[in-house]
Amino acid sequence: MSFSTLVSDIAFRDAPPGERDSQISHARSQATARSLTSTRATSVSISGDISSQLHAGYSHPLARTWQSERQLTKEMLIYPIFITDNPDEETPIPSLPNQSRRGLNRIVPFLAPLVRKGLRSVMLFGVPLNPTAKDPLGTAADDPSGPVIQAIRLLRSTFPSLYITVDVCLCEYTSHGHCGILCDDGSLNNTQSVERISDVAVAYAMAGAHCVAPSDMNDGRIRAIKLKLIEAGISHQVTLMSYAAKFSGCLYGPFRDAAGSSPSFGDRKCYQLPPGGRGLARRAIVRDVAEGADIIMVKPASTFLDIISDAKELAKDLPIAAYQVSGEYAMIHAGAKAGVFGLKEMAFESTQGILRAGAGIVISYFTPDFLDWLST
Ligand SMILES: NCc1[nH]cc(CCC(=O)O)c1CC(=O)O
Ligand SMILES: [Zn+2]
Ligand SMILES: [Zn+2]
Repeated sequence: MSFSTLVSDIAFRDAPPGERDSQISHARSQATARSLTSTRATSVSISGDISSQLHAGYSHPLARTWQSERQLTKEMLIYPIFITDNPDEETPIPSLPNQSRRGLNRIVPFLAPLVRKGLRSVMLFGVPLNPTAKDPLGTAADDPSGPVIQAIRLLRSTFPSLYITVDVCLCEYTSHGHCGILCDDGSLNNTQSVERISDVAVAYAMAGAHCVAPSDMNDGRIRAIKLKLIEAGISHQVTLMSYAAKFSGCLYGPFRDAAGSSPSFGDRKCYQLPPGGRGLARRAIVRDVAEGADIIMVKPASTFLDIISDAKELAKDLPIAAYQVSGEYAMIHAGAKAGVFGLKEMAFESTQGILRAGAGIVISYFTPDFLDWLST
């Protein structure tokens, strides 16, 4: 007698109504111990390969959750937000659905309900709208009265449980829109840029940031920031998250709309990694660990899952973060709007890939949605 002929409806009598259909569709391989013993199994011996019977591990919804090494939790999420120098402003960003730029007076009312729902961390991006705020050196980046330093102080005092991560870069503040200080030929002056970026990082840390995350990609910035944090006596209280493997490409468009940070000439290919450059990314990860990074980040996320897995292998004792960038977020929204998939289903499926690859921290514009979805 073959194994499948043992299957009878008896095996599914206990299933809740909603689960019966999916269980019955798997009936051919689902003969359970209960049906074997409670019906006609006594005289039957099973032959065949026991190791090929996999469905037992996932026929029940709870058993399916046990198959993932990591499940998304609220603690894993960092929410990127844009803060302008216009205190009362609240402007939706057309290319980034449901996201807005906000002034200082708008962020506490916006974040309060999210904190109540379990928001644990934000990543701040400063967006100076006042044109006089931009110059070749990005002077406004660490202006003590500028939006980022003001926001750090405000959020620290308003939300004691909120972990404040701050993106550190000059592109939002430079007149040319590049991520550092330039040489006469338009290339990045690495020495001057690292000097400036590390000063800005320390200013954010001194203002109360729990974590500084340099995204500029100048060589040697991690070491320079770590040394200055030590010098300032705050290295034991400030996490240094390196955008170690940040790739150039076409997925940052909506962010540049939001932050007004498109380069005024050229592009960022000379300082962001080429998308095919797996070896370069591996070298950057190893280097940044050696320079003192506390967290390694990979960005974008879903098109670089192999790099996330490389980071997990190369920096195995550090937390690995993945930035699901603006273009990935906008793409999922566009797909859902076009009826290709459900927004929630795709948001979870995409994040599951990121976690499976090895990340334990996800920086995502879906954070407010996930706080709702993870509560129900
Ligand atoms: N240094 C700027 C910066 N910091 C984070 C992002 C991208 C974030 C996103 O697309 O969501 C960018 C854009 C860029 O490098 O051009
Ligand atoms: Zn930049
Ligand atoms: Zn940046």
